[in-house]
Amino acid sequence: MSVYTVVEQSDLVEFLQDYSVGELDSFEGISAGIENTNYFVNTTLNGQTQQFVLTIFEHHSFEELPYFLNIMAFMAEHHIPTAHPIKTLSNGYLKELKGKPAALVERLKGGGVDHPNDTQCSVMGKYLAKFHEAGTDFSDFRPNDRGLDWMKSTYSIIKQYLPQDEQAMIEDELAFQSEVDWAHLPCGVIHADLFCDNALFSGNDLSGIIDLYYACNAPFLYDLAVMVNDWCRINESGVDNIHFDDAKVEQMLQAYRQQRALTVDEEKAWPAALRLAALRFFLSRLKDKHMPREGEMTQIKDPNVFKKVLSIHRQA
Ligand SMILES: Nc1ncnc2c1ncn2[C@@H]1O[C@H](COP(=O)(O)OP(=O)(O)OP(=O)(O)O)[C@@H](O)[C@H]1O
Ligand SMILES: N[C@@H](CCO)C(=O)O
Repeated sequence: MSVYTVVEQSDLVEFLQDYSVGELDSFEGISAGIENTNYFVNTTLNGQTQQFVLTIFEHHSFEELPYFLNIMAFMAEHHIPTAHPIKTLSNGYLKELKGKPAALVERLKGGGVDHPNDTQCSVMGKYLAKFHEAGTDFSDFRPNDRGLDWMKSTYSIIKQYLPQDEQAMIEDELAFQSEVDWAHLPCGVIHADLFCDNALFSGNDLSGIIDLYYACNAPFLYDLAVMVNDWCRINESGVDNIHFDDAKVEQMLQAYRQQRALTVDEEKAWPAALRLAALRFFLSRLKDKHMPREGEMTQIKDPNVFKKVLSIHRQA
């Protein structure tokens, strides 16, 4: 259960006074997610039920959050399905709750997808390209704090916990990635964590992209690779049997290209992008496993999944 900060009814009633959302009806902790505390919040406004998600940010500072909340609002206003944050009556989208930054956002319909079908992969390809295109008009800039420098420093911290084969693979991959010229590829606002659990679907309709808290400026191609590595991966029969569903990869890439054509340089860099995206999540999962944050990380995600994904892409 990822409710790290417990909220009482009286806290919430006071918190909601700074919004035009009516009276609190009910609220309930959300068990999914590992980073933040999330609650479903229902209110009544003019006799109508209103549904929201309250997020209490467990790691981000007050200073860095406006960037993410502004992107969510910007994307929603540019017809990319995302949860629009709700404005406070006093100032912007951010507020303090229990001493931490907190935001109320629109509750989207639909649910997460555990096993995406080909059509859903295609829908995601199209909307990621739309997301990238829309972001070219977003003026704020945030560097990628999970880029190659972060990967190198994270590796140096966790190396002591890793078996020889993992050390050798990661060191070789870091050396390879250091030679790739990422800077010349088209860049802009990327989501950077668009896994299956960060999109909500009603059937084959995308109701929303959530969890934009790694969004940053980085190569578009890397974002597409992050998505392919999760949405098009088949791992029902255990880590050893992980493989990629070619039809899903094709659907996703084709839909992306139809909306935003890849440049010749991007096409060439695609195998390296798949490797970089696998390395990033291999390293973050290894760090969470070997150096868990105290009292947190109730659902450690398996690093071996991305060890396998990285080794598949390295052999390709
Ligand atoms: N705007 C929203 N509308 C509907 N449901 C939402 C919304 N935001 C979050 N949820 C629900 O809450 C769950 C947890 O949210 P989220 O994935 O953002 O968790 P987190 O802890 O903030 O991040 P992480 O995925 O990095 O662990 C989601 O799986 C989804 O079910
Ligand atoms: N999507 C990440 C966790 C949240 O950033 C993973 O599956 O490792």
